[in-house]
Amino acid sequence: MMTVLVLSGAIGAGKSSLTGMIAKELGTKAFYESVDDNPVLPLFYADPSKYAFLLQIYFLNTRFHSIKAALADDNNVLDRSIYEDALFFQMNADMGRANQTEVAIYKDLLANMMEEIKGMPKKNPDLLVHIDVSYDTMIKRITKRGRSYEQIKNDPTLVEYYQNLLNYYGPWYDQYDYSPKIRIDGDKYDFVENPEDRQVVIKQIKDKLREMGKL
Ligand SMILES: Nc1ncnc2c1ncn2[C@@H]1O[C@H](COP(=O)(O)OP(=O)(O)OP(=O)(O)O)[C@@H](O)[C@H]1O
Ligand SMILES: Nc1nc(=O)c2ncn([C@H]3C[C@H](O)[C@@H](CO)O3)c2[nH]1
Repeated sequence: MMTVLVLSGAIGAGKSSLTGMIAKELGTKAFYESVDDNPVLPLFYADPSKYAFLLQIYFLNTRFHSIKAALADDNNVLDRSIYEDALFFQMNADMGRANQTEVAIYKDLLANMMEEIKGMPKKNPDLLVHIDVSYDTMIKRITKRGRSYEQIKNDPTLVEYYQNLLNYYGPWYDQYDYSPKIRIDGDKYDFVENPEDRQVVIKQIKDKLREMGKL
């Protein structure tokens, strides 16, 4: 049976890390968001108003490639959902980093792509695994990972950006209804450093899949 899992959560929540762990545990293939090879991301952090639209187009395009590739395999896990792309863009637009024409074009393109996805053999993931983190945890993880353009010590305006992002994620998760969903407490479980915590989190996900008849 083909099973598709999709991760969601704020920057540094631990999506990529947990994606790898789930893939290993379930013997599935992992698909990662383009970050270190993303030519627009550093430009965006340096000048958000200039690059918000281009970055969004870049992510949408790469996300679409991943979704198509993921569908060619039987079982897989993706480290971010396409449903979060609209969240990021809406927030940046609300912050004045995109003009009305850009907003309209982006929304139309996204809707067009969602139509394509609806026509695919598997139009929704089987399960959304959402990692919840507080602001403090988010900052700790961003600092630990150390991508220079994401550091608040280099750019204090990111404090507001990150707080804002968490404010958008709460209602986004509550309203998400494309598939069953499960919330992982990213503050409580140090699933990267602590093997016991990792087992607890993996068990939560497996129990959910079992309850759904997918395992
Ligand atoms: N639960 C955790 N406990 C301890 N460290 C963690 C945990 N989750 C993630 N980390 C660490 O935090 C950093 C960010 O994690 P990761 O890259 O998995 O986040 P992400 O959600 O994929 O981020 P992004 O959205 O920016 O791609 C990494 O250094 C990782 O090792
Ligand atoms: N503006 C914007 N829109 C997106 O759709 C989007 N998706 C991811 N990101 C940023 C967050 C991390 O820095 C980094 C890794 O997730 O990329 C985005 N930024």
